[in-house]
Amino acid sequence: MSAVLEIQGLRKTYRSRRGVRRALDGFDMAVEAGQVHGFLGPNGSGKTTTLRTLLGLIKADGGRMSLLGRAVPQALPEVAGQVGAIVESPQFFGNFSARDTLSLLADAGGVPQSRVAEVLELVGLRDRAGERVKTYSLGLKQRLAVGSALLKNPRLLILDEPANGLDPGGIREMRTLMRTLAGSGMTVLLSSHILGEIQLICDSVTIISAGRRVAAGTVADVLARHATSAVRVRVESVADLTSSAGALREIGARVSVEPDHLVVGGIAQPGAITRTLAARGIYVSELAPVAVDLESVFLELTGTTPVEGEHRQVDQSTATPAVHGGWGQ
Ligand SMILES: Nc1ncnc2c1ncn2[C@@H]1O[C@H](COP(=O)(O)OP(=O)(O)OP(=O)(O)O)[C@@H](O)[C@H]1O
Repeated sequence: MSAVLEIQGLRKTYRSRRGVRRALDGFDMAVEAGQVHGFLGPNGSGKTTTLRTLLGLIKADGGRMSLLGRAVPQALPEVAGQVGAIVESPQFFGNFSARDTLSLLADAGGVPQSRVAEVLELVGLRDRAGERVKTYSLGLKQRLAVGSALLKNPRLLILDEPANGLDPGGIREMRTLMRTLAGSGMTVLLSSHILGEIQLICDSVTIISAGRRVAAGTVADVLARHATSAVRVRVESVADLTSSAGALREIGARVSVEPDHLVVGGIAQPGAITRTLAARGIYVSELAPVAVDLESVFLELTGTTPVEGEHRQVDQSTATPAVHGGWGQ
C-alpha cells in the first residue's frame, strides 16, 4: 500500500492579541490509497488546522507533508487537480439549481460538462437537479457540496464533518456515498466527531488530541489496542454499590459507579471481583465484559466526550466563496 497523504511532525502556533495557542504540536498522520480514513478529535484538537495547512490555506511553523507522493505546499499546483476538498463550507447561490451550480463550477475549473450529469447521479441529486438550491434541505446542500468537490474526479477527497447536522436518513445516505466513492478507488479522508459513523464507514482512523496523534491504524486495530478489560458488575442489592466500589478500589481496581451497576477496570482476573465482594457479604448477580467501541477509546485517549452539533454547517458558514484556493472545484 502507498500513502496518499503523509504528515510528519506538523507544528502550528496561532499568535493573536489574545495570546499564543499551539494548535499542532508535532502531529503525524498517514492515509493509505483506497481507504476511507476517519480523522477524529474533540473540538479544538487541531483537525481543521491540519486540513487547512495541508491544502495551503494557512502556513505551518514546521513539519513535513505530502499529498499523492509530492511534498506540499511546494507541489500544490501540480496535485491540486487530483484532490477535492471541502474544508470551509461553500456557499451556493440560492436561486441557482444544483445543475446550474455544478455547470458553472465545471466551466470555471475546465471540467467537461458531461461530468456534471455523472456527479449529479453519483451524489443522488439527479431527480432534484433542476430545483433551486434555496429549496434544498441541509442534506441536499451537503450532497451538492460533495458534488462540487467531485467534479474533477479527484484521487483524494477531503471532507471536514460531511455528516454534520444531518438527520439519520441523511447520515445513512452520506455513508453510502462515501463507500461508493471508496469502491471506485478514490481515497476519502473525513473528519468527524460522530464516532459511530466513523466506526461504520472507515477502514482506518487517526485520533488527534491537543495537536498530537494519540492513536492510528485500522478501526479494528485501534479498538483491539485500546480495549480495556473492563467488566460490568451488578450486585444483588443496589444499596451495596458504593461499598462494593470501595472494596474493589482497595485491591487496585478502577471503578466507576453507575446508577445500577459498576464498571470495573484494571483487574486481571474477574474472579478477584467475586471473591473480594463475597468476603464482604456482597453477592454478584452479573459479571459481563464491557464492549469496547470507538467512542470509549476516544474518551479514554482524549479525556473528552464528543459533543454533537457544535460545528459549522453548509448554510451557517460565513465564508462566501464557493471556490477555496482552487480546491474542490
Ligand atoms: N485563526 C485562529 N486564531 C487563533 N486560534 C485559532 C485559530 N484557529 C484555530 N485556533 C485554535 O487552535 C486550536 C485548534 O483549532 P481547530 O479549529 O484546528 O480544531 P478542530 O479540531 O478543527 O476543532 P472543531 O472540531 O471545534 O472544529 C483551538 O484551540 C482553536 O481555538
